[in-house]
Amino acid sequence: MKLQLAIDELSLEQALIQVDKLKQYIDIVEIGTPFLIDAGRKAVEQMKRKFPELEILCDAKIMDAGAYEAQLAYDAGADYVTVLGITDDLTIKGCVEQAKKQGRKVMVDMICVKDFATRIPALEELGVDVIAVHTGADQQQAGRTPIEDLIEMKKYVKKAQIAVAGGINSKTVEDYMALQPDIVIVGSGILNAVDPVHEVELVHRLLTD
Ligand SMILES: O=C(CO)[C@H](O)[C@H](O)COP(=O)(O)O
Repeated sequence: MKLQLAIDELSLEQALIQVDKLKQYIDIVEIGTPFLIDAGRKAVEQMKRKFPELEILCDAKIMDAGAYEAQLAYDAGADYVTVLGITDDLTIKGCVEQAKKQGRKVMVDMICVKDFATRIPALEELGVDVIAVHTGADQQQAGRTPIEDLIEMKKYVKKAQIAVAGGINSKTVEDYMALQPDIVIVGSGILNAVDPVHEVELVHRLLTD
């Protein structure tokens, strides 16, 4: 089970310092959507250059122009790019074809997708690598968590890897682990903790014990 650290609200300078402190406990660094808007593709480039041993995910949440936008992320050094599961099949196909050309991966963010039974087989047919259940920040404010969606998703995923995101921390991570996702994504739970190193250590220990 991989641990993906989602960075959403730090500056590039702060993010590079934090990843340096947390790197031994994480597998994937996510350049989160707000971070990408703030710092641009140089966040992906600098993260990859400074930490070549870590995988980098560019959370571009692509909605259109799949091949072109995926290429921008991969050219900057991203190992994964995200595309929205709710978008058109042609956009997802463009991302998958670009990933194959460059030897990289596509993660589908299922935020706001309602019909998993229909959408998941279609996404697998398109050849995506990872399908991620995601309860967004605004949905979290309304008290939602990704647990029910993860249970639902497990019924339909046959070959893609499964990721889960949305307000996970060391107190809740075991609930998700019981459902055996391939990637657990944690952002604010680690980076907003009083002691991020202690929190990431706890999450990592639970994931690897
Ligand atoms: O994609 C995101 C927001 O759109 C976040 O990166 C993801 O939800 C993980 O962050 P957190 O653990 O703080 O919910």
